[in-house]
Amino acid sequence: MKTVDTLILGGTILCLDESMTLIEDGALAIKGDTIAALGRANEFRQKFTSQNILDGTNSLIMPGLINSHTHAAMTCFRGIADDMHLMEWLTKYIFPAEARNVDPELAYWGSLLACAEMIRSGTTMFCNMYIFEAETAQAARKAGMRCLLGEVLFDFPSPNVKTPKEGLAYTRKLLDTWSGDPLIRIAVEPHSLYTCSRPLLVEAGKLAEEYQVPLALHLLETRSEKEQLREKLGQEAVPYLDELGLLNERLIAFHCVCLDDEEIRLFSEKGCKVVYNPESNMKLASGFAPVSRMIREGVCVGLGTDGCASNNSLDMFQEMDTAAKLEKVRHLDPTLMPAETVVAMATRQGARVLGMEEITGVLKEGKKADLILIDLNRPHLTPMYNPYSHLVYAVNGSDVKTVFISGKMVMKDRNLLTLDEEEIMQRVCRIAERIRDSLKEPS
Ligand SMILES: CSC[C@H]1O[C@@H](n2cnc3c(O)ncnc32)[C@H](O)[C@@H]1O
Ligand SMILES: [Zn+2]
Repeated sequence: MKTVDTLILGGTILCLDESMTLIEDGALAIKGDTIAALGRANEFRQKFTSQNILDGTNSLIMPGLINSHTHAAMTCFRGIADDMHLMEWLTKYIFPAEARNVDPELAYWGSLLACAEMIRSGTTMFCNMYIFEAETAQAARKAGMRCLLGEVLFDFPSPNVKTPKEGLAYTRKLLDTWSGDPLIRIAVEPHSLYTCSRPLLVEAGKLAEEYQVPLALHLLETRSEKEQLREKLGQEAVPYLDELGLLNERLIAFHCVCLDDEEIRLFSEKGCKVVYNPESNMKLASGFAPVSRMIREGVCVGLGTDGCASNNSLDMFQEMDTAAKLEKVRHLDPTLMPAETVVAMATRQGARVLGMEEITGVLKEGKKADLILIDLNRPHLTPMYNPYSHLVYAVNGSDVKTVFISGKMVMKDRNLLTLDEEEIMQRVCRIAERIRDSLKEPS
């Protein structure tokens, strides 16, 4: 008998590997932070023993979900400004509210609140862009979440840094501080082509190259952004990125609603990654990203919620449901974005987008033990014919029972083990009081 740290016995295991392996009455053994073995429960009962045996019967066991684009601390701004166009939303409401209120305290507690919401709904890794990212890194570490994050870079001052040079120096410090961390990785994150000048983008590209890390930015989120950029740059956005040397396998582009066929071809050829954010694109009426075309052309596409002020939820199950349905209705073709493809976007493909495919995104021997158990003993999940159908069209975040990240249990039977939710909610409510007061001040 081999002793392992955790042994899960029973349940349906979805590996989400390339062959979409499915194990009925499955078993999974965890040693340290790693998946030691996967197999059948009746065999594992004879082979393995553990102090920590979990009953997986009547559960779906799958890789933790990967939210490939969010702004975690924006939980503090949920519902502050809804029902308007992107540029009006950003420039009249969000940027001013951020300028008055974002500080290390908001970044830390808002990020912790996001971590609580994400773990509760089965997310084990997220890709973040915001202000005071050293605080988000500490929050993710406290929660025990896996994360790729970067300080947002703008031409103009943010509440954290006064100049692009300071932003780049802050990013370099993050890169040095978190180098080799088992959970937290750092990316270089210029906000967008409409808020970052050519020299800032070039320097950002050099930094990403020097540290061999991803470079992430918002790209072509709306048609008006595309037109505005054409005017400002005197050329289309994607050839401009190419000219700057940024079109490569390290590029992660959020949204990409307005990529045309030639740009999709270039993205595919150069190995650039895309994150699809259907709920945010719907709420801000940004448009329909050409998601099935991108996938067909071989672009690696992950899925993200975007921040809490443009969605307004971090539940990736809700996002998967929307991702599947929006493309169908847009093209009047129900065969587009089948459930298996959407679940892969939220797991294996998300890991590829974030450069984490060696580590996470699938259940396989040797990968880190980032996994979730979903409780099937629920009226809306009974009976189950097809687990992928359930995951996309029937499961919601609150059906997630237990969560492991890097071998550590962070939620058991819906109890968070790393976070004090009551304290986090109280702290964020106190921050919201000052945000409310700031809205009354004249601009
Ligand atoms: C300072 S970090 C990120 C920056 O981006 C703003 N933001 C949030 N959602 C979006 C979006 O959909 N498109 C562009 N910018 C967005 C956020 O408020 C922060 O200022
Ligand atoms: Zn965003």
